[in-house]
Amino acid sequence: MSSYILALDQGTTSCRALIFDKNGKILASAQEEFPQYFPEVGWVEHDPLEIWTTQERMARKAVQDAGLTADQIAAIGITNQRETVVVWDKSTGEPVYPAIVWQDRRTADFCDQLKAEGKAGLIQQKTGLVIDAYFSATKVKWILDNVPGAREKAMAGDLYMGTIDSWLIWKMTGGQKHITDVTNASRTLLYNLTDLGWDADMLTLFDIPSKMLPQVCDSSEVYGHTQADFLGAAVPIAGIAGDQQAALFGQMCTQEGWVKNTYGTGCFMLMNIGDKPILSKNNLLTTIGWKIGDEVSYALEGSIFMAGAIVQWLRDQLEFFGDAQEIEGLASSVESSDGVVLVPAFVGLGAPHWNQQAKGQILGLNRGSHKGHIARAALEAIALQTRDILSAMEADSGVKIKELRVDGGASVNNLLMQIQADVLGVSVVRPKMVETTVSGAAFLAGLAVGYWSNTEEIERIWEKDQTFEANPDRSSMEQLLAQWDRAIETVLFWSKA
Ligand SMILES: Nc1ncnc2c1ncn2[C@@H]1O[C@H](COP(=O)(O)OP(=O)(O)O)[C@@H](O)[C@H]1O
Ligand SMILES: O=P(O)(O)OC[C@H](O)CO
Repeated sequence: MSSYILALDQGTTSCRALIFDKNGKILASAQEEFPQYFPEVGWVEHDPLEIWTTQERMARKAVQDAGLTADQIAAIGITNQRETVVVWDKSTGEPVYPAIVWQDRRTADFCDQLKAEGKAGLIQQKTGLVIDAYFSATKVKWILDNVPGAREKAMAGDLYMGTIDSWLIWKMTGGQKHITDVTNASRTLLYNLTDLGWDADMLTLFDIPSKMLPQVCDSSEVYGHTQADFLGAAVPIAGIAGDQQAALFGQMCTQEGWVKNTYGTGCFMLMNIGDKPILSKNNLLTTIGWKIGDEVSYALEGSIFMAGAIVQWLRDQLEFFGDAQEIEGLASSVESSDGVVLVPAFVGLGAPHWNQQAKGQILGLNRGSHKGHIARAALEAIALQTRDILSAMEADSGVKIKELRVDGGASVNNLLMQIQADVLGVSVVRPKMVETTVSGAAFLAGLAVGYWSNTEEIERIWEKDQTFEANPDRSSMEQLLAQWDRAIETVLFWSKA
């Protein structure tokens, strides 16, 4: 009887489940969006129980659609939106507050206070991260400080905290396992990047009781089994990675200096930097790519908060088109953006600027500017933000890259990929399988149970779809790059008001 891998991808906007065979081919896939809650300006919340029931339904649907039974699933891999955090009562299983999502800015003032107190150096040295509301620690602190009785319960050891992987595994195992993996732990601001353990100084700084923390595991090992009622029989859970690290693995960027960029809601570029962390001098993050056995691979990361989300904004708020894919035709209707620059700082600016107060701007409009120019400027903004990250990454690592591997929902846009190659002056390579996040989770799980024997076997599965070569004439790019740099300066200046 053939066996398969089930991979779960709990993303920011949807829950997905995919079944993979040994050749990395997808047998079935199920996906459903779940509600987003915006209770106040800058706040973003999810209902952890809605996430759980949606994810459970998708897992069952994928197995059913593939015509499989639970005993044909060799292992389950999990990948998840990162930083988003849940605090729950370990006796009742009830979350004490909604999940606070990575995009949520409610703790921005507290972060500014930490910066003013000069804590940035210590935090970077310990965790590889910058001080920003993006990461989990300040969100957990906020829950403990604001939910009546929560801090007392946490001190008494009655509450658990966890990123979404922890929450799902706790549910899937019927409350037996409270775990996470190194990649998710490395996004909390609480995990020591070199000691590979929860950091006592960070726990004190953020006032978080250690009793709440999950046990940190490798990215590929058998952690435990699902309860039988999840799929009909107990199935090993054997892979966990935050979604961007899973994509780095799914893209098989297993060699030092290899880089991938995922174009989803945001854009996340990661470079494999080998077995030692490099602390960025250019405001990038250092994070754990994965840990398999005793081997740890570190990564430099640049996080862009608005990428595909700009396309959604043009679709939903400005009603430029009805479907995201129509942006390609609209942006191709003009030769250039004709001086129009869109800086999508709708939720502040992420790497390398990390400005929490920045607001979006459209600059350089003239009497002839129309939707086509703005649509093209939107695609250019995705590519130009990526260029700022790559420049910082090359400076930090000393590696000059020749090739960028791409994936994610917006990477299907050929015009965007061509603009990206032109802006960076490097080849942009899109694999046949752009579902690299979820395949990364499948690979990690499959390796743990011997479904695939080693990464070389998986590398043979990775297949190129298309390469976008950069226009060798850089002159037309120079103007665009200079305009962008001036636009960023303007946005940063405006944020001081
Ligand atoms: N053809 C396209 N061109 C540009 N952007 C697109 C296109 N298709 C989808 N998108 C954008 O890609 C994003 C969805 O990609 P996905 O990888 O599913 O994101 P996430 O995992 O962050 O939810 C959306 O923000 C959408 O606007
Ligand atoms: O769910 P995505 O694909 O938007 O990814 C979110 C990131 O993990 C945030 O760090």
